[in-house]
Amino acid sequence: MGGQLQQSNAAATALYDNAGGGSLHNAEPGSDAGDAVMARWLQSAGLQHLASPLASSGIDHRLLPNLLMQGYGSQSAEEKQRLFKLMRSLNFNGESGPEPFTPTAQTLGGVAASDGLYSPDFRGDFGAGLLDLHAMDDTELLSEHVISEPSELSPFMPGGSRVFEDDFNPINSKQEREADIDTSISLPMNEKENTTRENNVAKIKVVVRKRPLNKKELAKKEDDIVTVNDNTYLSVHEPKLKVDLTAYVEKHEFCFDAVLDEHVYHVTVKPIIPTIFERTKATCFAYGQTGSGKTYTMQPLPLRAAEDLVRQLHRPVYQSQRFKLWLSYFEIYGGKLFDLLSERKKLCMREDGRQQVCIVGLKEFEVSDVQVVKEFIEKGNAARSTGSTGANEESSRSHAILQLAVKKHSELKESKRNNEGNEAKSAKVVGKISFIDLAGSERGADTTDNDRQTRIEGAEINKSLLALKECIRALDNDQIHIPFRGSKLTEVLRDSFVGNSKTVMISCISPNASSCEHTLNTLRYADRVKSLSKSGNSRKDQALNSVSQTNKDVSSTSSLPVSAGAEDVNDQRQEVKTLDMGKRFVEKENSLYNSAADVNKQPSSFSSYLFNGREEKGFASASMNRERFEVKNCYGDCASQKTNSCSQNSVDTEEKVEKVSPPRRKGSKEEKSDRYANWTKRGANESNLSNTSSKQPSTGNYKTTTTDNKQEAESSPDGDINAILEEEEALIAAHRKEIEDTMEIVREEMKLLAEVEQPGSRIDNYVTQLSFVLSRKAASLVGLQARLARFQHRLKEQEILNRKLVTR
Ligand SMILES: Nc1ncnc2c1ncn2[C@@H]1O[C@H](COP(=O)(O)OP(=O)(O)OP(=O)(O)O)[C@@H](O)[C@H]1O
Repeated sequence: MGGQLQQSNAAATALYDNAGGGSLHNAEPGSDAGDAVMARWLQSAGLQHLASPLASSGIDHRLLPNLLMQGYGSQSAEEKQRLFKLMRSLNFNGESGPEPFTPTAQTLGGVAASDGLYSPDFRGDFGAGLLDLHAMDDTELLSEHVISEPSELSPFMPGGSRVFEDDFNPINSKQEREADIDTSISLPMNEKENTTRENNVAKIKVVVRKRPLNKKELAKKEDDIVTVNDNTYLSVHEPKLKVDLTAYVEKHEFCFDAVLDEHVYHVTVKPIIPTIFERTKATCFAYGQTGSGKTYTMQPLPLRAAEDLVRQLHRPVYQSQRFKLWLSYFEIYGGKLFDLLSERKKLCMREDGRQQVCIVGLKEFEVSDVQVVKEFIEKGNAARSTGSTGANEESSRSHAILQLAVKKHSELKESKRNNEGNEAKSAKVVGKISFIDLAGSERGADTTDNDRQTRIEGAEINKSLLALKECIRALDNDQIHIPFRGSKLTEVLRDSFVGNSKTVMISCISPNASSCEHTLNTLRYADRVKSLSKSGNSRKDQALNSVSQTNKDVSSTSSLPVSAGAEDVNDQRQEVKTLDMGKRFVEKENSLYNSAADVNKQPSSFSSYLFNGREEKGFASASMNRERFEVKNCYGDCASQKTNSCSQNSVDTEEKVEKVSPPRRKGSKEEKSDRYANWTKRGANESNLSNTSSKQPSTGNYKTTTTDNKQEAESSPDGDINAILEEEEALIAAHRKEIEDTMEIVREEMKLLAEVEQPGSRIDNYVTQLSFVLSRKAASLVGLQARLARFQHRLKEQEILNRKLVTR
């Protein structure tokens, strides 16, 4: 079909160039020639009356899509449908299969059918005016309700019309692509450049790789329906049938960070390597249907990365710090973990007290030689769960995760070198990169004709892919609840998604016509991830950069890129930022509430609560102050770097508070202060006590972990009132946030309902997504309730305190 498409394109271009004796090509926008052709098109669709709005407004045919918009042009559903069809046929007619669709012979005559057909601007506008890719959502991943659309060019895609100029000029595009890629290859890896690169490496990068037609597909004379337009754009030409069985081709266009053929490593992973030494936890995963080339694409990457990492490790600056490279390789199969380098030993996943995921029993190997890395990878690959599918004889049935971690070893631990496992555990992780070869994305959808085992695999794969997207979405939205627990895969990847993280998604696609639906699903999933990555990252990156800048400043005093305790620093920030409000959050909140009255006796529960970073955004700055204080207390004996980093964490969180809680009206604090003062007085009066001016320290002060000064501040009524005021603000901010979250959740629920009511929708997708949505809803509510209860308790406590004060 590629050749056929090119031919028809050339023919159409010729027609376009010569059409109408002067043609649209030469006609000025809005010229008589253009209007006449436009009118003929509209007439052909029985929409001649719509020609006048265009003509009278003096706009040209390129604004045809505007007729579809509400309140302008076509009004009835039938008219809209006709207009839509007309646009579609104009847009794709020249690319149709054996029986090109001709709108209506009676009116178009011999020439009009192709008039302006390939005007770059014209087609670009069609795409841009009609679709919002951001409206697409989770269900597209596995089951798609194909809606006839003229184009999927994102309205946010820059220079959409440019695509068509190179569209069928693969040689030029290819040369351009090679040139682009070569530039990146030649970049040297020196220190200065590393820093620049680190700043330039996007937090989420989405690239596509199209594999060539394979022997089977060539033997079946399958068409290659995917054209790569330059190194970022690609088009999928979907063969379709109209209801009257006329064949036509629908063209879908996408734009990604890169569309690759070769040089995958140089574009995706290589730029991340220097950042691994700067505390980055990176994830690179391949996504796509079975047989689309995920394993083929992923397999060389770890080895190349290891090569570069080992090279870096030989640099004196890292050698002097005893940095070493460690490798592990495991798979997730049917929701269970297996060590691929240890006779497929079953592994357990546990979370430690700081919500760090540990894979108990996973073997890690120190590697300093690339040849050894190669052997480990081969050994692991041989142990993977594979099976045969229609599309791939050696199909991966599991998610395989290969991790390369750079760790810093302390000299003290040298004595334990003989014990491999201990050494790996005792060393601090500086940064790591995880390579994930995901199981085929469509397996979950093909449940009907598979056996029970394959169906179970499919359900698990589905769950993990949805969970993966949910996590990316939640992270991107700065959501309080990141649903890491949605699947084993996301649980395992938890630390790769928080803090200084980088994610590369390689979407692998098959080029053959019979894979079209899966290819579109893959590209839509990728597009969704890409669009997610655009919204909030610059903001978050700024925050992260400021933290990393602080860390850099501190570490620069010792002139080392990463100083001892890098992991700790990272972890602390992660914990403040990772705000999982799942089951244990509720438990913790409840236990906090239950024990709040007795915190004198259990100061640690409060401080660990604060330190664990379980607080959501919106927590009062009073709490922040306490948090900062507690953090400093906990790490009172830490190096100054740690303390600095800790306070930076608090600043980080504080910024978030301001974001969810808009600035309060000036003076409101004073007003409220009066309110509370009155309220405490009233409390005192109610107890029939006259002396309300006493400011003696209270014995009932609940903060025993604080300093004397703080105790004084907290125990004085003014200090208490200020603290309560701040908590009140935080409560209101949290309430506001909860409403925002609920609104977003309700929107998602409505969308889910609309989707499940479509004919042919997949109930299993609906169930999985609804379950996610409901747990988010519940977590959000419970969080607010706990905060409210805490605040009520605080008020009560304050009242008692004041009564005690006045009795003295
Ligand atoms: N870019 C490519 N160039 C040449 N051959 C390729 C390319 N990509 C994949 N192949 C070939 O296609 C076949 C399927 O590839 P691969 O096993 O990587 O698919 P997969 O997506 O991992 O499938 P599954 O999900 O079933 O494991 C293999 O024989 C592989 O060699």
